[in-house]
Amino acid sequence: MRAPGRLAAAQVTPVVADHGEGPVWCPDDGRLRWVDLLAGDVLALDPVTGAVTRRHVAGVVAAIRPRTGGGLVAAVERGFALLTDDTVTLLPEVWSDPTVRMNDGACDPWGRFHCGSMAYDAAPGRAALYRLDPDGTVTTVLTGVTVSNGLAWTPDGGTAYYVDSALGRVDAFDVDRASGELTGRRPVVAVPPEQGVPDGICVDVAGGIWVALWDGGAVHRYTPDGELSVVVDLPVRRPTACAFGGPDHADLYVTTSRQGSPPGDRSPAGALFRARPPVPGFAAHPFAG
Ligand SMILES: O=C1O[C@@H](CO)[C@H](O)[C@H]1O
Repeated sequence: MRAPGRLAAAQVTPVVADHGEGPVWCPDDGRLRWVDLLAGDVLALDPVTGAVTRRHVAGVVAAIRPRTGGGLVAAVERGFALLTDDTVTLLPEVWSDPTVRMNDGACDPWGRFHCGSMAYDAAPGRAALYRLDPDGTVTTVLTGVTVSNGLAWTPDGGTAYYVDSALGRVDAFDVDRASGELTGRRPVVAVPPEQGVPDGICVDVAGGIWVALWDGGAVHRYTPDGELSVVVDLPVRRPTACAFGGPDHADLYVTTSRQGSPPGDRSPAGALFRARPPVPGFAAHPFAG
């Protein structure tokens, strides 16, 4: 096995989030957006000026994606919301148990927003993966999940990668292009515990799988065969998610968390970072509703 290539990620914002998550490039206005999850805020970076803006959306906002008609779809604490530039429309709650919240999510190539949950104490098996269809229908896709996390589709849409962080791996599903159904779950990447916990993920144009490693201080790129090919080093312990951005989708943005940082911590945990990988990505699929 060849030694992996190594990249360093550069800090591109001050420490602006307690728990940064869910980065996504928004081509409509050329901003990289992400969330400060437990603050319920959506952050936006203008990469040209470096300016960061903040918008409060709800008590918790866990994931966002652009909508094809403009605005954003969001996963809030126990369900979904539709955002325009100045309105927030909460959809009916998917569950009522206050000990469980939404976590990471992404849209499939057909515009369906998938987002999973986790118990606030990460208790095993109490979470699920949901799908919000453009018509507002919510479907439970997986149950018995612990920390529903990264989700991404291959460039041809035929395979979906999924992370339940508690399993310490990245799984693959076959995708039925007509219905979007996910079947044939199998592990494709195993992350040794000493390297961290798999968190958010994204895929590049060559089908490489980029995995943010919570407590690992790095993002790893794996080939579709599960071989480690690139390591992106971060100066903080808890990266949470990664996404390609920029007009050419050639920058890899990495969100980070201050959760677990000691009082008075002066590290840049909670800032947004960026690296320039050898392989570019592609636009995140928007929500068709
Ligand atoms: O994405 C996430 O991962 C966990 C830590 O494993 C964190 O609380 C959640 O937002």
